[in-house]
Amino acid sequence: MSDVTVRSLATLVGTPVDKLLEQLAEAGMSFSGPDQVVTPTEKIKLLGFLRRAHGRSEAAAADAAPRQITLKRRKMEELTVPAGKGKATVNVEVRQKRTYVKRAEIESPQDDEREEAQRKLAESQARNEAENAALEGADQKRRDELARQRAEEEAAAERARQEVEEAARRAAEETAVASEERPRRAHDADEGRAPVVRREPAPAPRSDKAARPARPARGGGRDNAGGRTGRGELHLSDAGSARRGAKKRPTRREAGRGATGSHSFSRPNAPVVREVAIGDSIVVADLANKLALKGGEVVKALFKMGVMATINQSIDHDTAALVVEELGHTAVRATDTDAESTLIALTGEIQGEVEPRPPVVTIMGHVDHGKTSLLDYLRRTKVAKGEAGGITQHIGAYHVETPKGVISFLDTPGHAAFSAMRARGAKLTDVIVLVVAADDGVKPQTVEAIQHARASNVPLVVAINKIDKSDANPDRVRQELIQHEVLAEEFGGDVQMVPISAKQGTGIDELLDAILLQAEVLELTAVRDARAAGVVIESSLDKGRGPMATVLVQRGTLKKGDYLVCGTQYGRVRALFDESGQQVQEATPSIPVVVLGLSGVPDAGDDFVVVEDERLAKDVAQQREAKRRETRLVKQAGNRMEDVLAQMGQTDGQPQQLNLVIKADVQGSVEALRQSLTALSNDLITINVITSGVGGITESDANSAATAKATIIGFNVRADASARKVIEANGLDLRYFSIIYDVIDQVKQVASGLLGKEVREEIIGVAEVREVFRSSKFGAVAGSIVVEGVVKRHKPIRVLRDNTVVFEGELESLRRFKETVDEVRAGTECGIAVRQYNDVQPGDQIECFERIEVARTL
Ligand SMILES: Nc1nc2c(ncn2[C@@H]2O[C@H](COP(=O)(O)OP(=O)(O)OP(=O)(O)O)[C@@H](O)[C@H]2O)c(=O)[nH]1
Repeated sequence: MSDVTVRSLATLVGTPVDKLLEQLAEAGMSFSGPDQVVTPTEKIKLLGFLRRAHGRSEAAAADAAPRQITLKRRKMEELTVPAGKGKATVNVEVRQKRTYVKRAEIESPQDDEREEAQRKLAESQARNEAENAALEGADQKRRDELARQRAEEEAAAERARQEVEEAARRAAEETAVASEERPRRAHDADEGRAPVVRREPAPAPRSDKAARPARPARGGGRDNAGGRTGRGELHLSDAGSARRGAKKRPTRREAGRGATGSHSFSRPNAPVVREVAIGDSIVVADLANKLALKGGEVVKALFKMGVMATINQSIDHDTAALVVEELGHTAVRATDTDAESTLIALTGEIQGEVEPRPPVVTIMGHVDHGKTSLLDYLRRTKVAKGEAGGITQHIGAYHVETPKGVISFLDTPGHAAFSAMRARGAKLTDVIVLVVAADDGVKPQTVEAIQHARASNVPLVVAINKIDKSDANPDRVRQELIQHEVLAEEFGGDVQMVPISAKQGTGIDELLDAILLQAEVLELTAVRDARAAGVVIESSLDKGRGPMATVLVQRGTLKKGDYLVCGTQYGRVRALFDESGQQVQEATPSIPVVVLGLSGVPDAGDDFVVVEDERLAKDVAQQREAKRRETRLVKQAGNRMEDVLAQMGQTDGQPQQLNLVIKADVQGSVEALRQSLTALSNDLITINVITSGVGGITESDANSAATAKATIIGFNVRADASARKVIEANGLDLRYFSIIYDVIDQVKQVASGLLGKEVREEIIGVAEVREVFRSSKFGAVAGSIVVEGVVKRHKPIRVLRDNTVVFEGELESLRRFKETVDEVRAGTECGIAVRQYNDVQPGDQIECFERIEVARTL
């Protein structure tokens, strides 16, 4: 494209050059002469000037500019083109082509200008929109505020009116919904406005949309509500209809929220009220678990109620129920353990054909009147001999077979065993054989036996023993018995009296006949073909066989392979042995049998019952064990010396009582302890010695302690087995000492409220000395069997003889089959050598203990 000069431009537009130069000058462009080149921009500028001069807009001129330039620049040219065989010359009008590259170059400054202008325009628009939105938001807020105030006024008026109209409850609900929605609507409106402000260049429609959620609060809301009135009315009560028009009804969405979502939105969650099942007692940690609380919180709550308990302590039902209520939950009494009730349901009703069963007999009588001799005679002569390798030990019961029938004897002569059985409600015995020595007559224990028989409604058969003796006088016995209302048949009574000699065997068959006759009168029967149930007579831990229990089957048939629950133990019958040590496959009613296969050693007097599956057996046993443990813990609580102190100050200024039972090895110690301990009484605590004496701790000592909730102090003496049972059953606090100063110090510290560390002795095992060997290295070595716990090497020990400490020292050597071992567990034999002590004797007990430091707690 050729350059356009002022002259050529003047020619093109038909304007004299001078005029054009003038016009260019007027348009702000000075040209030195007519031959100066005019750029397209300058031409556009000139055109704009000329247009303005003619009253036309610059924009229109700008729009037209490219067209004008293109269209007006044309020229006629001649072109030679092929035509047939020759060539032809044609005239063509050539429009001068605008080079768009060039045009872009021209336009680029103009584009920049336009973009700048557009940017400013957009900014201005955005500012306007933001301002509008802000204004709209402010307006909206104002409108919402007004709407809220109006709604409040309306609601207040509504409430007042509805109170008058006695539609209080429904009105209150609606008002609550309305008042809950208001803050939410305001919140919605705020949220709607906020994004507009933040998104500055947001387009206008969006700001409208954002503002929309607030609309229902204005007149539009009423329109909406009006549109939905038909649907809404279906759910309106009369009271609701009466209010129509007076108040904006919530939109469907709002109503939905009001009905369901309002709680989670405007109110805190309602506290969860848990229903907690509590049995007779519960451990604090378990209770916390049930309440979904931390143990510490429950301990704290208990503390506030004045109950001091640690997390592992058991609290009784009433205390637990109180703390549960205190914590805002509900306590219910736990129905008896599930597994136990399942067991009762399963075993409660034994159906089947009843058949006669042998009688179970207990032999009673005064000391030395011949009970053991009678049992021995029967065993020797009437019980089949055991095979080698069978169980040869005493099993507590046996049965004898006579031509006229079978009789089972409980081989536990003595009143204690009988009363223990009776105390457990176990009616084991069908007949009591009362042995009275013909040379000695009726004695106190004879009378006691009569009373037992009467109390438990068990018939008597009297065996008048020792008739072989020259001074025997059976008639005197009969006479004396009349005084106790035991009338012989010979005298018209109903009691059979058989003269016997246990030593010579005289009259034994007659005695057995008499027992069977008595049994016939009793018409003893039991179901035979059923799952077995019965009672444990005796139990022990055999080192080879594990726990062994002699049980008496009372109904059903106990078979090898049966699953059974036995007190707190369970298991599967691995083997059954009869009293002669022979394996048997089953045991029928009234037959005693030794059971192997239990998980542990049950207590004498425990019931056993056969169940179908092991799972149930295990569950029941475990639940019973847990219950027993809890009961023991509850009993223990409050019995310890420290607990007595903890209760101090809770008895309205009355001094607290600390009761003690003191037993010591010698009278001197008893007196010393009694005097020094009672002297420790002060204003806060009175120390009473309930019982004291020389010798081991007996059952009667333990019973006294249980009655008085006393702490038992054993000074160089120990509790015997029956005392330990009472102590354990009652959770009594039993403490052994060997230094008088320690006793006084401990009681003094407790009494004066001193806390701190306390060194306690814990007996970890007891071994019984069977034989004593001599060793060149160790001197006397006690061949012993560990009967309880575990005996450990290098631990302190005490040697006890008749439950009295005879030596205290250290266990020097502990061996099993010539091998030195570190410890020996219960039921295992071992050799024990005690450092610097060679006087050990068979029958002694070696008690192994540990000294542990425990923190005193209140
Ligand atoms: N002559 C004679 N002596 C007998 C007879 N029965 C028992 N004895 C003796 O009486 C003493 C006591 O007999 P036990 O069988 O131990 O009496 P117990 O009633 O079992 O005595 P405790 O177990 O202490 O209650 C023993 O010395 C027996 O030998 C008998 O029929 N005739």
